[in-house]
Amino acid sequence: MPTHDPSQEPTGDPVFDYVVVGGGTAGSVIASRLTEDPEVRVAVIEGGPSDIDRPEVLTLRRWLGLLGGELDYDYPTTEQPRGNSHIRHSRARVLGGCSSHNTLISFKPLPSDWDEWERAGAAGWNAGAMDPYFGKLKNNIVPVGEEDRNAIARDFVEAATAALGVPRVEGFNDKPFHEGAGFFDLAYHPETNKRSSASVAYLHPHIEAGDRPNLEIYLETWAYRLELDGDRVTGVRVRAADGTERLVRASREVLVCAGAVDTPRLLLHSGIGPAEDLAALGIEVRHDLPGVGENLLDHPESVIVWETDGPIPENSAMDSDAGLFVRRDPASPGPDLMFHFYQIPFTDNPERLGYEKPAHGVSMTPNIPKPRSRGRLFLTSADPAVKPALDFRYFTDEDDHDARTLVDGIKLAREVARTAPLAGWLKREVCPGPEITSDEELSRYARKVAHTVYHPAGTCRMGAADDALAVVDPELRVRGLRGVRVADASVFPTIPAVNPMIGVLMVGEKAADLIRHGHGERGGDGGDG
Ligand SMILES: Cc1cc2nc3c(=O)[nH]c(=O)nc-3n(C[C@H](O)[C@H](O)[C@H](O)COP(=O)(O)OP(=O)(O)OC[C@H]3O[C@@H](n4cnc5c(N)ncnc54)[C@H](O)[C@@H]3O)c2cc1C
Repeated sequence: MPTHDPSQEPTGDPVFDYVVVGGGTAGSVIASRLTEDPEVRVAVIEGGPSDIDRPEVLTLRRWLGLLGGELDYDYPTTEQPRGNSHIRHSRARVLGGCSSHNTLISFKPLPSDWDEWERAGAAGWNAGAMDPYFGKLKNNIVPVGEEDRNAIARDFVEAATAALGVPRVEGFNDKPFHEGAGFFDLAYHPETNKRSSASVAYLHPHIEAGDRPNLEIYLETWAYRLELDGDRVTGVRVRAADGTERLVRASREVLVCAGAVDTPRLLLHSGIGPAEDLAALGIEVRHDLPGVGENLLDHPESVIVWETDGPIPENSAMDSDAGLFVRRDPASPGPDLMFHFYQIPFTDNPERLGYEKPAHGVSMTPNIPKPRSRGRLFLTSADPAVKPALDFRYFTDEDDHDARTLVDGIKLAREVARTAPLAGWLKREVCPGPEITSDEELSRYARKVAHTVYHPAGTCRMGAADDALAVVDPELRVRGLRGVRVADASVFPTIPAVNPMIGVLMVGEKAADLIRHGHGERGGDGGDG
């Protein structure tokens, strides 16, 4: 990739057609697609380093070792009176974003998930319109390899189908499903356990071949403010690792892809957000947009852990290779309870309540596919270096749907554990422990040890013109401004019932289409509106 020559510009500021903020999951897709046209020049501003030649990043099974480390922005949550106040939200600081440190479980969102978006005001994002984008993805999405299929995970799948009467699923993406147990599809290369992250699939081939002279990636560079000229975003103020500051200009559009935490954070620090909140912090209000930071969504889950009768085999793709979906309510358009099966004892949170970690063990994690609690992200300081506050308001939904889902989950997990062939492996239930049986006790335990599977979304949600809290329109343009779109997990109006990464990649693919069409139709200004 070339080094741009700033001297070409009268101001000395580098100028590109598009500036992408965040070389993460969606940002990698967009940068790669836009630079397919050699005439289009794109800059990517990425806060982290490259993932190339970093085995600790590129080896999928080492994912857990990255959390909380130097490549993690590591966001705390505010106090959660009904949940676990100790949850930390990992967000990757490296090329490829969270697809470079996540578990790469790959679910095409269900048709009901996309159709829900359309009903929420995201015109053009229904299942029929979105389906082709799955076929465009460049990631190597494959079932967990045979060699990686651990004997205890196979027995979990068999026990789950026998205990709960759900089908065994081989290929969750082959057709829409309501329930089932099976091994996941993952975005990885089974023969080497190498990630097929957004950066590996979309950027590395071009970085290695040197065939995209029109793409420049600024690494270890932090975007701290969008540059506005009236109602038009004209560039991004950035700071390099050595402290040097500069303005990177966009002649067409700035595409904000910093993720569900850092995208609203950047907008708010740029004066784009709820006017009263910004003014109270002393941030100059450039554009009153009340929805920025609202609608904070996540997939919380709880955990039930068993000690096994001795060690279990070592082989695995990433230690959570299989799962289970259940539909308790037949009227639900999709699954309403999900479980990851971990072939490790996942006791980080229970240990805080005094539970011990067994030397050998497994975990089932009941997860809420469609949580009803809604949270909020907000700033507590005008200083861009101060992390934003994340108040997920876990388990605060009025009808207690979210907590009840976890209670049902623990009960169903126990049924699976009692069933052969899984039962033959298990010595005892470690937590919550067989003495915890009433709904009240189970709910309290489940909420206090709840963790996140790191799916924050929705904080700049897409919506219709009459939706006062929509931040972007269905073409992903920030409402009321020109020259700026958002494309990442923050635009999700609602959270898919399944793990969201494939949905984010598909947002990236569709965004690239919208940007290209917008540019063609508007003669060089795709950001109007
Ligand atoms: C530990 C973990 C496990 C997960 N497991 C799965 C899974 O198995 N399956 C699944 O479907 N989903 C999973 N997820 C969720 C999924 O990875 C995310 O939803 C998705 O990757 C988010 O993509 P994004 O483009 O919105 O943001 P990101 O991928 O986070 O990209 C944002 C990028 O912007 C950069 N950035 C942020 N702010 C700035 C700034 N101001 N200036 C410059 N750069 C900036 C960041 O460094 C990052 O590279 C997991 C997430 C985590 C953290």
